[in-house]
Amino acid sequence: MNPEEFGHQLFTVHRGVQGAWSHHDVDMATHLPVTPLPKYTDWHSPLDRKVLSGGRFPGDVDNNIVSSIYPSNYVSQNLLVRRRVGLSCTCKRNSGFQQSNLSYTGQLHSLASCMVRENYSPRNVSEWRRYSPSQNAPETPHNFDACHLTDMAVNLQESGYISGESNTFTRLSEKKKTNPHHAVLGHLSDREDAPRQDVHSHHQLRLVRDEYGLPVILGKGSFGEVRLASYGNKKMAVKYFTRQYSKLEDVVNEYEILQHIEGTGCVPKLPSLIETDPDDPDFCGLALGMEAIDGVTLDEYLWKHPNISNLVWIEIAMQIVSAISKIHKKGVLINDIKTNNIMITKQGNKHEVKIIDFGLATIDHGLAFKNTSTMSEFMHLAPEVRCGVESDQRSDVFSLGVVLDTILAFTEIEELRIPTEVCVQAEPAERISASGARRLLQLIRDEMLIGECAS
Ligand SMILES: Nc1ncnc2c1ncn2[C@@H]1O[C@H](COP(=O)(O)OP(=O)(O)OP(=O)(O)O)[C@@H](O)[C@H]1O
Repeated sequence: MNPEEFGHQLFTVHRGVQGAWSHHDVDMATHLPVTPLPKYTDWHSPLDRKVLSGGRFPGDVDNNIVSSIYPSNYVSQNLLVRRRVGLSCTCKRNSGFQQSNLSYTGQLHSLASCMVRENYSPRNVSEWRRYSPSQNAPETPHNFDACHLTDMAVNLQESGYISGESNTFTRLSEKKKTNPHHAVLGHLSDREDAPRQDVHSHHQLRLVRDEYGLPVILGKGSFGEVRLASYGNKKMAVKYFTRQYSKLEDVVNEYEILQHIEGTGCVPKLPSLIETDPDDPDFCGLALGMEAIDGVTLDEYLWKHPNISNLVWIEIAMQIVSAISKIHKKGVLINDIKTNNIMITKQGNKHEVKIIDFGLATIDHGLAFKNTSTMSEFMHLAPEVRCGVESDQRSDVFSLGVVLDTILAFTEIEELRIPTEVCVQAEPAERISASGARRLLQLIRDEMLIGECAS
């Protein structure tokens, strides 16, 4: 069919020779024919679909490309049935309708057009992106992107190719040019210091599952659960935050702190933010990805290995203290040091300590708990913090002392008593600093080494 038969109301050719132009030279038509797509419905027969809107992109090589928006049922892994809006780009070929490898521009044009006609907001577009066939069909060259689509819609509107009163669209790329994920992250896009890198979609992740098909859980805490996942060929831990107790800002805060202290080498590497399903009833819309530590918490390690040599325990204690000292030097307060938030990994005979969980951590200021009535049970926190006083490095040192005290209780290594006592002084001013405690433990370690050599 000669594309010009569609007439000027359908598209405009900017450049190129008549009959030999590509879709890059064409702007979208004002009104595209709505196509009933009967076969399409058959093709997806298990789902109850009704085409809301369909459109063609006449400039592509194949004139029978059709985009459509339809309501759909989405059946998730756990068999929950949810209602979604879906998008399809199909192509009528000899054998009937089939999913097409449309050009990216083609998809954007037809989608943007449909979008404006249906008056959908960018939020809806991100829904399409998530559940569009392009997510499920690896052969489709590009995934949709809310930012691009919205801008495309604005372009089409501004240049008069799409009529309609739609004022739903704001040009998202003007806010944040660098990272399209800001379109989805909403509140982050308004922040000048918003993270520009490391924001991934959960579609890029593969959760590692056990033999029953359930996600492998690395651990659970009061704020959520940590699952094992793979990202490309990398294994990673993903911390999902309970919607009830966490805000997106909390997740971003933990991410930013982890990123700030990543270089100390004593925390999980490669922190990243992962957009999760915004409609998930359990977890909030962002998760925190990071290196999966191949080890166990100090708590577990103490139960399992109380009998490893004293020297190894002193080495472990020294590493813990040294990690806290390094983190303090970066201006960060952890505010939640406890045996469950310290992990031990073992490679051969060598132990390595990693501090995890920066959910309560702060940079360059302390943290004051407002509701102190229930704080008495948090025995790992300094007494003044439990009374509502703002935390500082000395309160972290108190918690560090509680950790050393726990190791002492399990292992009965008398050499740990003095470092413990100088940390858990009731009066903050009388507590040693983390770097002071590190030097003390170093001396103890050196003395033990000399003793071992002599014997
Ligand atoms: N990077 C990691 N690699 C492996 N396991 C991890 C990692 N991060 C956390 N875990 C596991 O998940 C558990 C819970 O994680 P985390 O302490 O961060 O959660 P939380 O909800 O903040 O806990 P809390 O109740 O202590 O505040 C940890 O105790 C640990 O067993």
